[in-house]
Amino acid sequence: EPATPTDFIDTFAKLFGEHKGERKGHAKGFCAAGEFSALPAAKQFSQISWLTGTKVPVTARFSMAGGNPKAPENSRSPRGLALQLKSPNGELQHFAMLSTPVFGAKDPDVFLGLLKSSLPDPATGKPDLAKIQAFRQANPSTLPQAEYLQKNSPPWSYATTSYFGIHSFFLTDSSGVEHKVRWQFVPADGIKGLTDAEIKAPPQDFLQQRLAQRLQQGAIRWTMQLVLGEAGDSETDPSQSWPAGRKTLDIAELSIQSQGGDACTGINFDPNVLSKGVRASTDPVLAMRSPAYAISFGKRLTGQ
Ligand code: HEM
Repeated sequence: EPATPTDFIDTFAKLFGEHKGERKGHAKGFCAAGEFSALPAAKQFSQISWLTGTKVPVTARFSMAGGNPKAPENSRSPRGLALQLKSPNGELQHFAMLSTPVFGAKDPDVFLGLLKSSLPDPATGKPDLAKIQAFRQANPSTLPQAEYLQKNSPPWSYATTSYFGIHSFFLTDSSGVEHKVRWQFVPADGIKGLTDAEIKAPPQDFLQQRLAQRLQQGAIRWTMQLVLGEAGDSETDPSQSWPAGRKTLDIAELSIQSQGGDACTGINFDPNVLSKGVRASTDPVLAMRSPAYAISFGKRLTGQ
């Protein structure tokens, strides 16, 4: 039986507990706002409304991966950044990205299998580490993200990490030619992780407070980079990174100016909301996200 969107929602509930009215993924997080502006290299993509040069308002949300609304912020899990850009012509563009360059499975079936292998063992009430290990060994596409999370300590702040789009997309340039790309947002504040002592410290909440403090010194900026794919770079497998050294364009700048409030609560950050000139690849994980987010959105808006 292939994995369905409902399977994910049901499995998240078993893994993280039922949290009525909350997002079933990335439950813990907060809204932010800012703007998005194109850099000179964006000229070659002048058909894309948010790359034409006018500043575009952004509604954002920073989050912890997983369905736990109280997720400890020293955990070795991905962080999320979701953005909604609203172009002057009314078009929307969504980004819903992670702080890891790759995803934890090559397709929805393997991702569901990984989640299921992590469910508590009925006998002990605890996850069976040997079972998870066996699943990972049998499904090597689950390894690269786990290795990345092991080698890179969790972000010290939401401002000190990159965020990666992970999936492949196609962008149409000004002459109508499509380019296979992946995108990433690189922080102007530099990369800074928690120290080992901070990782071992008791679970804490510090990410929203650190962001608020940092915003007192002014806007926080990221450079949006387009990584240009070459023949043979996977279009469909989000667990695989592209080879290092691919040509990269600094295409735009994201500036986050404020945080808090609830402007992001009514947004479903479905990553397949794309403006004209942007096309999704056939990555099956990307395709699965729309129906899963829609179920979560409907549930959380109705107190389920
Ligand atoms: C089959 C794979 C996946 C499933 C089933 C899934 C499921 C979900 C669900 C149910 C939500 C909550 C949506 C809502 O209530 O608004 C969510 C949020 C999110 N997901 Fe995924 N996800 C998947 C893959 C990914 C991938 C590959 C990425 C990054 C490239 C990602 C990044 C995010 C982010 C950043 C959010 C938070 C959005 C917000 O702040 O509202 N997810 N996910």
